[in-house]
This record gives sequence, structure tokens and C-alpha cells, in this order.
Amino acid sequence: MRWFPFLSSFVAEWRDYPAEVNRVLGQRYLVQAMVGAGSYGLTYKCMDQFTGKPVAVKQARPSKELYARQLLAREATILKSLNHPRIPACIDLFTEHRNEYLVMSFLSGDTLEDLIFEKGKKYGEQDCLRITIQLLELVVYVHSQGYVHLDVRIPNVLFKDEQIYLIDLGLARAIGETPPPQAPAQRCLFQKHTVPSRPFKESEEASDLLDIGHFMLFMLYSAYEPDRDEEGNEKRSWQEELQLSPRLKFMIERLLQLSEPYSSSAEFMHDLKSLLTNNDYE
Ligand SMILES: Nc1ncnc2c1ncn2[C@@H]1O[C@H](COP(=O)(O)OP(=O)(O)OP(=O)(O)O)[C@@H](O)[C@H]1O
Repeated sequence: MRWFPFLSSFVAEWRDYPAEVNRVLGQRYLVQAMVGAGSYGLTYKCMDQFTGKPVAVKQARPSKELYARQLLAREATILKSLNHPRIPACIDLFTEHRNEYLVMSFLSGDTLEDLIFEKGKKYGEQDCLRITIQLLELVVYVHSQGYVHLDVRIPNVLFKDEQIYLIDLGLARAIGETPPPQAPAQRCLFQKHTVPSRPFKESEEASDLLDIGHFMLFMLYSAYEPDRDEEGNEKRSWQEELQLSPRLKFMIERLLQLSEPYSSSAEFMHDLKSLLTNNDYE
């Protein structure tokens, strides 16, 4: 057995041990449940004892040290400059016992990831278009404030009462901003080898549009049922597997930059709306 990796992951788990239910963070936020454990953060649903309202409190993962704290501080700065009812508002950023916490308004709802993979929800073309229009409105808002989200994925989109909410601006950047230095690479035994971290996306609107293309495919695949005679056959492309209308297929190809990319989010919004109002869906 290799002891160094084993010991370091043991130490990381011990350092990242989550706050227990009923603990009070920052002398104000009563932990009610842990709702997320990402690569750089641990997120809790808490009750703000001053206002009686629920809040989401994200803690920088202690084992990820300065890098996680910097990401959290960035997220706070960006959230403070946004003001949208379907994006969390930044309430507070504080340090306690050398741990950094970001407090945000709590947006209730299920993530699209949970709806698809845990609750078995299926989305057809029309649902996909409706949801994407709402999501795009939020992404366009973020762009209009000078930022790109850069992590538009199904676990970062909440859905409640037919409304879409966009969370996790931990990777967001100003449009045109040079990507930051890479996240520290994972060290292996005696530092002989390192595992490179993923390259950063460009800070441009097209990066979010590309993510929206993947987001739409996740939704559309939720309703995909392979034919019995297809099973075991060679892997087919999404264009072959999903029975999409030609216009939607072409739109997704443009988002994924397989055909001429969209010149702007506005052009994509125009296409989305005209496809949805098209009589094909009546
Ligand atoms: N403002 C919020 N309101 C309600 N729930 C939230 C909020 N922010 C985060 N969550 C919940 O916490 C989970 C993790 O949040 P988030 O994605 O921001 O953390 P993360 O550490 O950046 O995760 P990852 O590394 O997976 O991106 C979300 O999937 C969601 O369930």
C-alpha cells in the first residue's frame, strides 16, 4: 500500500469534516442540513437567527487552503455586484476559526441533476426550450453585468414552481479576464508526478453558450429510450440518437460550435423564442 496518498486523503477528510446540525456558525447561522459537498466548498442550509430566514452558507474546504478561500472571496465579490431574484444574493462573508464562510440567500428547489437522475424526470423538446429560455435570461443578465458564469451545468440550476434559478458563481470571471493561474495540481507520492488540473475556459460569452448546449443535451437525453435492436450496436452520435426537430438540432450544433457559432446570446435567444412559438409544438 502507498502510505503517502492514503494518509493525505485521510488528513483531508478529517480537515473537511462538515459542521454538525445545530452548530451555530458566525454566532448567527444555525446549521440545519448539509446540502452540498463540492471540490472546493461545503454548503449548508442554515437558519439566520437574526432574521429567522433560511440562508445557504458555503464554507471553503479547509484542505484546499488558500485556493478555496480565494475562490469563495471571488464568488462573494461577484454576487455582491449582481442583483437578480433568481440568483443568490450575497449576505455576508466571514472568517471563524480560520475557516471562511459565504452566506447567500437560500433558493429552494431541486437541481436539474437531481430531477433527472434521482427523480426520473423526463424533458421533451418543448420543456427543454422553455427551461433554456429562462436559463438564458439569467445568463444574459450575468453577461450584461460584465461577467461570464463558466459553470452552467445541471447541478448548478435549481427548478421550483416552473421557475429556474442559477447558483454557484465560484468559477465566474469578468468578460475578457485572463484565466487565473491553474489550481494547484494534485501531488502524488514524493512529488515525482503531478496530476494536471483541468484547463480553464476562456472568459467569453461563447463559453457559457457552449455549456448551455451541453445542458440542453442532458435534458433531452432524459427522455431518450434506446430501441431494443440498437442495444449493443456501435455508439451513435447524439444527432443520430435523439429524434430532434431539424431546427433544434442545428441550434445545438451551433452552441457546441460544430456549425457556425452564435455571434451573441441575443441571436440564440431569438432562435429559441421563434422555435418555441412555432406551431410545430401545438
Ligand atoms: N443559494 C443557494 N440556495 C440553495 N441551495 C444552494 C445554494 N447554493 C448552493 N446550494 C446547494 O448546495 C449545492 C452545492 O453548491 P455549489 O455548487 O455552489 O457548491 P460547490 O462547492 O461550488 O460545488 P461544485 O464543486 O460541485 O460546483 C448545490 O448543488 C445546491 O444544492
